[in-house]
Amino acid sequence: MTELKKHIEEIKEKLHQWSHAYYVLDKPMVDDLEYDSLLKELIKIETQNPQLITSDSPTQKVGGIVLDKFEKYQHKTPMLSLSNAFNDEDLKNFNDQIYKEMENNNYSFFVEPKIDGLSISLIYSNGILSKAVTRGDGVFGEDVTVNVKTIKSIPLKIANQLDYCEVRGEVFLSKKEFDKINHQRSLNGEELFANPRNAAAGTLRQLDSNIAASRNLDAFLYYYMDRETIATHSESMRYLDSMKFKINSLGKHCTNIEEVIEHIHYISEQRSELDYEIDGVVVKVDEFDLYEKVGYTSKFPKWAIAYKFPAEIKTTKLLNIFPTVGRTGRITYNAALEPVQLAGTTVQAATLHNADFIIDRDIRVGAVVKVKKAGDIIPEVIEPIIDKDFDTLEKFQEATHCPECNFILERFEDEVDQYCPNKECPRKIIRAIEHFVSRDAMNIEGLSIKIIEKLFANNFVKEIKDIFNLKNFKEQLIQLDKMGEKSVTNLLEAIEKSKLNSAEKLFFGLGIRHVGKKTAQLLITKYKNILDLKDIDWNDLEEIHDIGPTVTKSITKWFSDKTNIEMLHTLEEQGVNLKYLGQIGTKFSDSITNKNFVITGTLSKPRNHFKTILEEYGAKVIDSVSKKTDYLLAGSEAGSKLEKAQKLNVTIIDEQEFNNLIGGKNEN
Ligand SMILES: NC(=O)c1ccc[n+]([C@@H]2O[C@H](COP(=O)([O-])OP(=O)(O)OC[C@H]3O[C@@H](n4cnc5c(N)ncnc54)[C@H](O)[C@@H]3O)[C@@H](O)[C@H]2O)c1
Ligand SMILES: [Zn+2]
Repeated sequence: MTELKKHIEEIKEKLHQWSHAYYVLDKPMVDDLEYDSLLKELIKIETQNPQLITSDSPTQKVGGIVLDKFEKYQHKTPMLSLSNAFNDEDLKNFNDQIYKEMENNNYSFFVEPKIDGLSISLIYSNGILSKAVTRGDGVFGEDVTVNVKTIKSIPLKIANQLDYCEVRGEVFLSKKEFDKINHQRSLNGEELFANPRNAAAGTLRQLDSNIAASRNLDAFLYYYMDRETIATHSESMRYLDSMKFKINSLGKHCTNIEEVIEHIHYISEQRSELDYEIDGVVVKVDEFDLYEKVGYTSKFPKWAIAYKFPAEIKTTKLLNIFPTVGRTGRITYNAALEPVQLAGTTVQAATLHNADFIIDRDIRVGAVVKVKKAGDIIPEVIEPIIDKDFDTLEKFQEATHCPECNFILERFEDEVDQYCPNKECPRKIIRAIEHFVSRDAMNIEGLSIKIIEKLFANNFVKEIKDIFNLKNFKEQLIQLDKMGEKSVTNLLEAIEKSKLNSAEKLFFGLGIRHVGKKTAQLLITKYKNILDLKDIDWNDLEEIHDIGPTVTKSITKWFSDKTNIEMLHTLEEQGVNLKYLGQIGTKFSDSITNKNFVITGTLSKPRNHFKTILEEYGAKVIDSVSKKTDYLLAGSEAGSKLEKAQKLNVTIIDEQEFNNLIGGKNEN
């Protein structure tokens, strides 16, 4: 592989991982700006090297994914994303492009807020709401009708009596609802939603529609898909309004790009006053008959663009700086702030990362500081304002002792972070257990951080192995404040079930430094038993790429600690499985690993060839098509399996698409 190709692969891998966290887990790993700028870099490289574009590139397809939890539904017209503009120049370029396509046609624009929610397609048959579907990957969406029916502002019946009437828009949560949900989640010790969009997505994709109903989702509609009977977007908005759909009142028809820019300024001035979050402004060509002329890419229409607001920055007073300790013992410094309205929510805490970050910027308690939030995860303190009082404030001193156990903090060579080295540090143990039971690790439902703290404080769980002894204390647990019989029974069942996990989940859950989910999968597939990793010759490992000396050193160190080996033996005695149970291959891809494939029809090579490749990626190849099938790889003369897959809305791919899916790695 050439250097450039490798670089592209690395970028794609990162973007795939971030998209997965964002769209599937509703839990972004980085803020939107970071995602967007890496995507921009990829676009730039691909534009200069079009021969390196693969169809699995994040530049080529709409970002979402379809979860198995819901019925798949194929959109009649794909639901696309929007290309982005970040400044006036981008908007003018957008206009120039359209102007070129238009020849002598007159055109105008419609400008409306970009609602920070997730798109929804509503299908009415003879006036009755019959289906509500998420965007998904743009081609297939998830049928979330039951949840959408709980949204009060979406009419279940409309006056339009067509047998097929499709309306699209955005499901969102008001700022107030969003704050309320996060407040409740923080009380429950659950992780907070990063922004209203993730919260809305997480709510709409709940299997329990009572949860959706309790959360007061709302919806603005902004596309009427029947473009035969109505001529312009502005007219369609009036029509939707007359059908009693909720239409955004800031939408405006603009005759030229200057007017567009002016209205964007107006909307951005209104932003903080709105009771819902917007992350930009959408500009659409108003005349429907020009849409086909201007055209589409596979990812977005060329007749519309999303102008994204820059990150919002505010100033507020820094009330306090306090360190906290995480699962690995790493110390993070946090800021307590005077509450300030920022990007739609009230912010009173922000991250300061590590001591060096604070010292480099000379951030001091009592100072007025700039705070940034880019529609993103945790707000960040940027720098202090040097005003007349600044000099009177005390300089920051880094912590010398762990805030939880008072041990003297340490630093690893070449690392900026400080660590608490105490193996018995209570906060480290609690966080380690939180990681151990998390979804990608042992996946034990019912052990929220609040419950773990409670079990820890009452001496039920002092280390990992204690989790598997909880069944001996059922009565005592039921008596514990607020636990109750049902939740204890469920918890104990979840614990028993987790013992049967394939070992890569346990291995990841152990929280060994530098051992992520992917590394855990690769190693366990190869070595089959966690205990065998103790004696391997790491020089053998070169063939598994991505596992370098840092990782192997860290694993060796972990196994050299006798107490860790003893713990593994105890877990085994308790019935926890330490072995690989199959399915995960030596390669990893978000779109293939753990997916179910069926192969049918005549292909250019025997079926086994494709099967072997898929199994290397840890996909399962099965014989018959069912609802659980993720992909049907269909060659020519495919018969009943193809029909069944079509009926069940299974994604059907041909050999070309298969090659794209594995990133062109099958070219030989
Ligand atoms: N932080 C991360 O890790 C991460 C990962 C992936 C994507 N993202 C973010 O997600 C965004 C990309 O997501 P996307 O593909 O959904 O595109 P997008 O959000 O940039 O724009 C398209 C969407 O805008 C919505 N929309 C809101 N108001 C609208 C209106 N009035 N008219 C038309 N559409 C309207 C629609 O749902 C549409 O699908 C980027 O901003 C990116 O930063 C972030
Ligand atoms: Zn400590």
